[in-house]
Amino acid sequence: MSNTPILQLQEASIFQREHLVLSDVNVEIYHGQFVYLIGQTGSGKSSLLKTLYGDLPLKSGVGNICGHDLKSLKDKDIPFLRRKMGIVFQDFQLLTDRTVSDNLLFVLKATGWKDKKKMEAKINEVLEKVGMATKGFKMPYQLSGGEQQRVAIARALLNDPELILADEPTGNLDPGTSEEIMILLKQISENGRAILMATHDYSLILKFPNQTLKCEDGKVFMAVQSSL
Ligand SMILES: Nc1ncnc2c1ncn2[C@@H]1O[C@H](COP(=O)(O)OP(=O)(O)OP(=O)(O)O)[C@@H](O)[C@H]1O
Repeated sequence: MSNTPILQLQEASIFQREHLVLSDVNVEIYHGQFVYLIGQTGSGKSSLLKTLYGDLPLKSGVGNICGHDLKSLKDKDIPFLRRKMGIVFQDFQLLTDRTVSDNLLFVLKATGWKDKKKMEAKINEVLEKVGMATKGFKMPYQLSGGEQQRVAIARALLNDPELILADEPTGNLDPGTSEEIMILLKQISENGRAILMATHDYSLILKFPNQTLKCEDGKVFMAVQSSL
């Protein structure tokens, strides 16, 4: 594990417009670490993740992520920040009007890839990683929820991110499929990527124990497994 955190917040405040959601947030995540983010509905998990991917501004405190200073982040910097991280959502957010491969091609083109052969090779590589190598020709609606989430994870891997932010990635999946997705995410973190995953699913946390941050009463603290 490298000594420089891939994500660091110090005395950070998380706001939704004027509304203070979390204060005095201190978090460090290093390469290859898998960390859960838990807390009740409305406790601030999504707001924290949104601040980390530049969807909400960091108004006070210190924030560094994937080599970017969140405090001085400008709109024009956001695409560059997002290229260094993968983001996975509960509802997959695939483009419904094109195939799996074309979903991935769209992201590669949007992030500056030009060489057709390299793009094809990259698409095959990420689909292989998530066990979807034979399904590139399918439309999203022809896939199960678990398969759609695998494609969304493949999409998150396209630019070899050092960090993956996942906002309830198993929220729409049945328990068996959720476990399959967890095994996939675990493999990805074992290959050196850091993962911060918001979840409500305590059974997954018990089955796949990792460091856990909890949002509660406007603060974020390290939770002890036995107290979850
Ligand atoms: N777009 C918004 N504008 C203003 N306030 C918001 C907005 N989105 C969320 N909030 C408020 O911010 C607080 C934190 O919400 P957030 O969505 O971060 O919680 P969460 O822990 O992710 O909840 P859930 O588990 O339901 O997704 C809540 O009080 C919520 O009402």
